[in-house]
Amino acid sequence: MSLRRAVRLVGREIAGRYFTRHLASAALGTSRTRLVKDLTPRPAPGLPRKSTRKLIEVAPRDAPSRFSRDRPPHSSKRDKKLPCPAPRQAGERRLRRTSLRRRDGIKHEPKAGNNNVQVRRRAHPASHVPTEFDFSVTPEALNTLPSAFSSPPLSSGLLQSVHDVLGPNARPTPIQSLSLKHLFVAPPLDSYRRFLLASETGSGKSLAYLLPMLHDLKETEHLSPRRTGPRALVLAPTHELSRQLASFGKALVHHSRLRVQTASRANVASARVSAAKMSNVFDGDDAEGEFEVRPGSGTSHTLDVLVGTPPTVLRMTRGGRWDKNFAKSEEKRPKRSVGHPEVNFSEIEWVVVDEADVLFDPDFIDQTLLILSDIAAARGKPVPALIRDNRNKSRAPMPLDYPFNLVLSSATIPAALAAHLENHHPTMTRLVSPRLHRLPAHLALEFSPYNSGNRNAEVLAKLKAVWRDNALAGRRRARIVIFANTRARAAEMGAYLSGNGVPNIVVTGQSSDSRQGGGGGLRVYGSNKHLAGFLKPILKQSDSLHSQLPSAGGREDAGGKAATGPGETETKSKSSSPHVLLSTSLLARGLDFDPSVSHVFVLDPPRNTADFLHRAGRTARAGSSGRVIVFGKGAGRGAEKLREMRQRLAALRVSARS
Ligand SMILES: Nc1ncnc2c1ncn2[C@@H]1O[C@H](COP(=O)(O)OP(=O)(O)OP(=O)(O)O)[C@@H](O)[C@H]1O
Repeated sequence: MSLRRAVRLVGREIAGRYFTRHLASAALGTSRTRLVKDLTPRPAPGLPRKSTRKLIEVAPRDAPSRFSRDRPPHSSKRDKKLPCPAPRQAGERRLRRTSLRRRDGIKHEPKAGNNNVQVRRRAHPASHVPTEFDFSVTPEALNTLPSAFSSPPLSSGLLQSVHDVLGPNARPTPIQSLSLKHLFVAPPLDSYRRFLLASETGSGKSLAYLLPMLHDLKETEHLSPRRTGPRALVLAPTHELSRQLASFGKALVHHSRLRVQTASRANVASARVSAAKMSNVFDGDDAEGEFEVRPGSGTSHTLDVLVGTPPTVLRMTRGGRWDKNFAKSEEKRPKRSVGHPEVNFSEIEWVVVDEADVLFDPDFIDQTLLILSDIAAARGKPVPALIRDNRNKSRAPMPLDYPFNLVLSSATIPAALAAHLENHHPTMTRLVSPRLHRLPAHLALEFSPYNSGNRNAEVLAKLKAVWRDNALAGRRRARIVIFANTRARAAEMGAYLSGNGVPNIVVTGQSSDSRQGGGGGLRVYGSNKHLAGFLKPILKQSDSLHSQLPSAGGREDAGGKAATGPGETETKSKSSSPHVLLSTSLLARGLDFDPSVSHVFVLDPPRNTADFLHRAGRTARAGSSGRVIVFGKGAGRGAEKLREMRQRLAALRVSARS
């Protein structure tokens, strides 16, 4: 072989590998998501260097990472000395903060024709707390982290609901302790809460943001007796998650008489709802019922909390086909005449962005920023939506001072989200759990290389092995969630399992594809019934009372709820429903799966670590145990993917960071 030919061959090989590893993955959108290692904010423009240190609090690492019912989370090693600076003088900080706010010169002007927008001077019971920036973790500060759900700070109604839902002995998880400490503190006049809640999957972030929000809404309810729209908005990336969050919220307001509702359809011709159904929905009989906006119905004013995906919320606020005319720049705002705005956002006081890393990623960020900007405008204090900056990737630092409380929640903080916060929310406080970017403590990780050409058969064999082990151990049959990288792969695997006598449900973004698994799992709108058996049911008060009765063979789960124990008979319909659910990343986000989902199969090495953390996190939730099995090519070309993934995932298993 001539030297020239040899060089050409080597060159081709290198180029080929480069293409396979980098270009192909970039083309398919599989490039790695870089997760940040440190959430400490950099000094922000306009704020002195030292002040940013106060914008982060990490729960002490001796806080138990598992859910504890009997032991207070921070009972041990309280006097451990941590190398943290002493807090600064409280009065000094508060003064500076207040003067900064005044210097910006922006006033809250009520919008013309809207008498309900007003700047309130609230007398909050906790307003004597010295400062909102006192977040340094000193030994003294450890003692200040609440170790129980108590009233105060919770209202008695909310406390009762927490006990109904989690059991009487539930103790706050680290992220909830941080929330109890910080989010219940009223901010100074004319300023708002800005928080990032960052903690691993299944660690109770939903409760960490719902409790302070619901508490505040209840406390200030009397200030707006005649409302024209919801007072809080929770954004989530999928309808399934929105519905589950709304159901959870409803359970929490059982004693507080607030109205929480989800919206998955709005301003569409078929979204008609009868008065009877609407009253059912509002009265909570139909926990999954959707709030469907009928043009001209004018019903949104009865809501307190609206939960929805960004596209739905935009349809509600901007009208049906708002996006048809959507211009890509701020100057050319869409004409509102394309539909009828159905929801008035002028009274929104709280916005929660759940799964913030998704809602601030390139697919969603324009919509998310548009909603935040619309709310700010409706409240009489316009804030730019930054659409153009975002498209051009010229993200000049520019603080976005929204006139409402803003809470972001996520189990993974990619560098892009961290950069967005640095640039646009320099004063946002990061509350971080010690196990952020780690796998749940009780999650076992297994790698299963494909050894033959028949991958489906190998997955089926593994599945049967899991159930065989269950039977030998006298346990009930595990529910298994299988994640594929593509819709086609999920459908193909589902069809194979059906053909081999394993009923299953395939749920992908394309609802028309969803029946392909043969299990009848259609992604239905308006209900999470297609996921029945897989999602954790929310216990109502009557259920939880029942659960406290002694039951033979039953056991209590970590939250104090009764869970079906070994040998206990499930209801006929439940046991006969499929035990296998196949999906893509669609269902990997935020959904609270039942503890019976003890296994997650990942059919191909995940595209990035963040994706893996979310998929794996559908099991081993709330301190329960689970196992994730990652499949991948065992030998030959492409086998290095699994090896690489193995090394990367090993890092996620190390114990909580020091
Ligand atoms: N203090 C607690 N004690 C016991 N169980 C709890 C507690 N807080 C929350 N849970 C339960 O833990 C489960 C997981 O909570 P949640 O869905 O809020 O987690 P998450 O952190 O939002 O997870 P993800 O990142 O996957 O969205 C829920 O079933 C919830 O009821």
